[in-house]
Amino acid sequence: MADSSVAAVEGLLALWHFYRLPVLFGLFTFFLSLHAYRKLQRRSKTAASSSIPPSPRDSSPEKTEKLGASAIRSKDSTPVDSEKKNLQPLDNGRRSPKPVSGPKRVQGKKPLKALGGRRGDSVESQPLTSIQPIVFFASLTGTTEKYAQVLLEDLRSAARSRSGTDNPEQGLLLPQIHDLSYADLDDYFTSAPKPPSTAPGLRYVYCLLIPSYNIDTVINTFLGHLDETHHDFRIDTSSLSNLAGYSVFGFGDKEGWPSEEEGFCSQAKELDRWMAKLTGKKRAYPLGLGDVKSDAEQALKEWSRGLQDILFDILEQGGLGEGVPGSGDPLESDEEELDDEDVLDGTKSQSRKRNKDQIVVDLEDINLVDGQTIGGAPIPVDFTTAGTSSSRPAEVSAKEMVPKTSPTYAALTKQGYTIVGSHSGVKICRWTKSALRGRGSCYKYSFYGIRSHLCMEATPSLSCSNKCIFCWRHGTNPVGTTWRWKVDSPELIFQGVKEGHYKKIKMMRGVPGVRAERFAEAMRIRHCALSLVGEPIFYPHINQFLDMLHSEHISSFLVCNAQHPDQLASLQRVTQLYVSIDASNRDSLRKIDRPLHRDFWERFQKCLEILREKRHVQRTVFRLTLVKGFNIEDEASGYADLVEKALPCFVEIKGVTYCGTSTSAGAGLTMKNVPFYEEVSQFVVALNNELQRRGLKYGIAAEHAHSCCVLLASERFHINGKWHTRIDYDRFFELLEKEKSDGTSFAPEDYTRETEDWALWGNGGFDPNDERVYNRGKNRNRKNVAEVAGEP
Ligand SMILES: Cc1cc2nc3c(=O)[nH]c(=O)nc-3n(C[C@H](O)[C@H](O)[C@H](O)COP(=O)(O)O)c2cc1C
Ligand code: SF4
Repeated sequence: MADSSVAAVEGLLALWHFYRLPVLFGLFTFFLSLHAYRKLQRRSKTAASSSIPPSPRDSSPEKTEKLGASAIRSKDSTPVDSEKKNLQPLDNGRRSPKPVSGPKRVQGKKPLKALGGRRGDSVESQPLTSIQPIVFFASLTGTTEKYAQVLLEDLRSAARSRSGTDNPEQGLLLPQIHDLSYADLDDYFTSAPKPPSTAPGLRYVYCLLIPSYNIDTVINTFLGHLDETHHDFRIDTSSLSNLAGYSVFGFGDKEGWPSEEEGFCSQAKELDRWMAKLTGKKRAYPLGLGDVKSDAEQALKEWSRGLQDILFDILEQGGLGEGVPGSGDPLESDEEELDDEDVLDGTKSQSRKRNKDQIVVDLEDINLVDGQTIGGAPIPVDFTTAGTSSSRPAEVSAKEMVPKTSPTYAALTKQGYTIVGSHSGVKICRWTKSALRGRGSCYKYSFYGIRSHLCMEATPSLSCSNKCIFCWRHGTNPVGTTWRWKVDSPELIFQGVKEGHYKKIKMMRGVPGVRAERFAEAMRIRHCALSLVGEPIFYPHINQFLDMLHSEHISSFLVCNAQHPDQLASLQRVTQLYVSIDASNRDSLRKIDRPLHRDFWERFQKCLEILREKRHVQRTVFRLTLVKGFNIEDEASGYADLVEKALPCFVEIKGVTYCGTSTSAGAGLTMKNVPFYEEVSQFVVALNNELQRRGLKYGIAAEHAHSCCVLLASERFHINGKWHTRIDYDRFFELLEKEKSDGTSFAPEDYTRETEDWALWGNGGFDPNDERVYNRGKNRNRKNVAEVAGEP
């Protein structure tokens, strides 16, 4: 037993001696690898958990080198000395966020996801107290650089003159400037610079000026960097969202690149899109474009002025404030469709759902909903009764027509209306948005020269005495035959609608495709369409309200429903006076308009007589809305009777707009009732033939196929063999002022202008200077649906 144990031990020893070297070597290698692995793990953990951003202040110079071999100029060739070093002294003693010693190269290193541009970062949680504009430019032959200096000067004077504060930590700070050929893109365009700890409320606004080149330049490197940053999975897709905002201005040459489709300012457009994505939709001011051979200086000046206003708005509101969705997401494209609800009220799905839920709310119902009995209300005053003083309702202390707590208020505001006072409203129309984006105005531009981005759509009375089946206001407006509500002063309404309109225009500034020059123009209202919802002449002080519009040279288009003859008779001069003609006979009118007045047909007839009397003083218009199955078939002759009776200056014929509300559905209206443009055209030809057969001097003057609308005009406006359906607005105000001062009356023929060729019947009516966008395959043989039409 003892011998066998000894033998076993000896055997083991022999084995050890034989294998010890490989075993020891194996163990040594294993522990060495384990040690190395642990060390590596510790290092990577430290890097991943770091919350220190690539602060421009901390960046070490060795991190960067010269910006690519493609950088066009050497550092020394830039005339902006301080920018060569990227070191910009500020008057308030602060320095540029990034002191670097020389040109840099973007090395492709990216901070880890945790490092840059997180939303909800502490930067955003600090209230904004000051704005630091940073002008970035790229320039190969010096033009853009020259303009960048002009902008810098502009911003400097704005900071000095308008900031209104002695505190260097508050207000608009003096701008910095950086040449993109030398700036460290990682510091400014991978994540946004963080404010210094001494001024946590400071935010940066990037003002980017670039030319466009269809050859490979430093601009491609820059755009490539933005592309990479956006697509780098380690970096937040909106890594520049800590900026207070950005705006881009592009320089190009229209001689070589005449249109945007042919590449005019193409790189500025691309930059604008990348910045929208990287900042999370913080376009502070629309993209501006300038042609270096013509309007660059003027366009930049206007853009700079608009941008400065927005900078002060941001300071006042502590941020960009109410803006609109529409930029930044991958769906963004110049082709996208943004309708009213999408842009101004929230998401499409919400608006779709709302449409389904619309209900008719009568004023009577509202009183009950509010728990107030009608019996307690003041005695209703029927101001439509002949001889009623317009001031009477104001003397009665009455309820509000649309109280803030009412369901009507909620429904209308949800649909995008701004309610002014207690009975007026304003809403930005679909065409205004389209025109802001250079995509064409409504038919009133083709027929009468109204550019939609200069037009305000408003009403001083949300209440109406009809419940038309096609009313695309979703049936939420109040109805009533009498005015029995509190009356707001015209001053209050005028100020309120203007403010509401401008506020909504401002909300459009971040929408992709909005043109800076059109945006600037839109901040001065030139036209008012009193046709939004309700009945404008229901408002007892309509004449004073019109005076206010005209005193500011805002033209007035007023649409009434032919139910208030006394008010129509006492209505003073408007630029163009409409009467809605929704049917040619009593029966159809009852079915379509569903009037509340029992004597609706008599009222209607009386209004036609009044219109006839006014036709040599005012531009009078019949507006026909065609509804298949209701008021087209065999009615041409009936409409001819009405034209013969009132002899309006113009007859506008339009296919009904389908809006799919419960109001219209309840009345049996479906898409089948919406006529095709061809059907509208056939009807117009039939009506025109009937008028000619009767010897009435009318002709088909113009069309706007895009909104299924055709214009018949009296031959009074066929001058020297040419149609003159447009309006000379300046002349109108001249004549109006003369009439006011010395009583000289004037006629509609005195303020006409020739119709543009492209608007004439047979030419389609689309301004060739605008960009035509077809929606979802719709073409000339189109129908009107609310999404693509939208004009009142
Ligand atoms: C080679 C070359 C290509 C150009 N390509 C475009 C272009 O695609 N689109 C455009 O609008 N302008 C184009 N331009 C015009 C320039 O954008 C314009 O001259 C601009 O003012 C140059 O600005 P800069 O002097 O700051 O470099 C081009 C000019 C050159 C010389
Ligand atoms: S649709 Fe009406 S409100 Fe809109 S721009 Fe045209 S005229 Fe003005």
